[in-house]
Amino acid sequence: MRVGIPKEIKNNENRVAITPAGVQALRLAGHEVYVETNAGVGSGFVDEDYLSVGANITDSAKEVWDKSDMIMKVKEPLPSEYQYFREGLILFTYLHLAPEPELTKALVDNGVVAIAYETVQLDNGSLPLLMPMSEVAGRMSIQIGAQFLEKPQGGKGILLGGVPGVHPAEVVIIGGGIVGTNAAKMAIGSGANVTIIDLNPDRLRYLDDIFHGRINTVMSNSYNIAQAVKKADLLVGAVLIPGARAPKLVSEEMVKTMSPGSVIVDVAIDQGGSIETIDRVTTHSEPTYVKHGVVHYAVANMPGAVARTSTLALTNVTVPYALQIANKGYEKAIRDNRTLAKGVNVIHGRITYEAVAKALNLPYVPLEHVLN
Ligand SMILES: NC(=O)C1=CN([C@@H]2O[C@H](COP(=O)(O)OP(=O)(O)OC[C@H]3O[C@@H](n4cnc5c(N)ncnc54)[C@H](O)[C@@H]3O)[C@@H](O)[C@H]2O)C=CC1
Ligand SMILES: CC(=O)C(=O)O
Repeated sequence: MRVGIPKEIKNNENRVAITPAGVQALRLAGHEVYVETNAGVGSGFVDEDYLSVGANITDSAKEVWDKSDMIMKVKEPLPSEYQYFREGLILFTYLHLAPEPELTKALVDNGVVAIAYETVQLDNGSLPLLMPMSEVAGRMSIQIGAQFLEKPQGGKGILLGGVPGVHPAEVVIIGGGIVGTNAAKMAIGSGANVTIIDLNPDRLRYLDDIFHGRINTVMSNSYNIAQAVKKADLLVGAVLIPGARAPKLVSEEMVKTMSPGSVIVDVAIDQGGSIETIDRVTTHSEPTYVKHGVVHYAVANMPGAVARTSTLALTNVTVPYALQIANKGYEKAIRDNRTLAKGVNVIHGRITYEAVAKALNLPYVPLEHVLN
């Protein structure tokens, strides 16, 4: 198979979908790899690194897309890339389609086989291709929050851990999954008071165990969320219902109760965001805006800022699946592996991921019906 790696074009997206080690693995399995020139530079990989393991370096994005049977990316294609879509092209990347009607339409209309990293799901419910980036974003959410709590950055001027004789900050995390757990680790390490809110009592039990009582665990309901939000200096949005639009758990009224200079980091923005006052996606170039006196941060590609770490972590998990697709072809690969099959969001002009179809109010067709 011919596998293409375009350079990412989203704002400050410095990750790349493959490392030289990944190219080598594909080449050893007999595949051709086309890498757009400078695609790896933001992650510390130069063209020569890819050439030395047998990649073809290509000058134009168009050539990479046109020559390849499968495109591997990091972020969802942007409108300027929709022109490259064609019948039967395999697209393996983060897609987050629930808040993206235009992208979904372009994939459906052009017959692209769109396999989304974020919905590849093991039988135990975990999301192996989302997990490493959630680890990164969860850890980053606290360092970003700490930075924007500083007075010159628009914050209220408090240190997360306080100092002896002065209260630490209140950090409230809604969603105790991978992002939430990693945020909690960092927040506890900084000395903050940490509250995690989740819907799943078993998850709360687990978090209480692993953090040895150093966090407050709270059941998710609007009463408890309102109480916690009011006292939060730093609020982290970290909920997920796989494939679906994020539920809006924090209302505008709740945000108004936060004290001026508090900070919200809505990591769940890639699924549409979980805070009502987050009405736009922000970028690494302009990461925040202020509403009701509260600093709002809603960058949908947070790991792009720590691209070296993120590229290595992401490709550790994506390349084994890419190899299955390349070795067997997409149809056999998804028939043989139901974990990978869960990643198929659009195929042969149909939406085959129910939560995506529901979020966009479009018809859903089970994958089995499309393949038979
Ligand atoms: N902005 C960015 O750059 C990045 C965003 N993300 C996003 O962060 C979000 C969280 O991802 P993960 O932690 O990996 O998901 P996860 O599935 O590990 O955790 C989600 C948690 O939310 C909880 N939850 C669901 N509904 C809830 C509710 N109503 N109230 C409270 N908790 C609820 C679930 O029980 C689960 O524990 C996703 O949208 C993911 O795509 C991840 C990486 C980077
Ligand atoms: C998961 C995701 O949206 C990201 O890593 O950018």
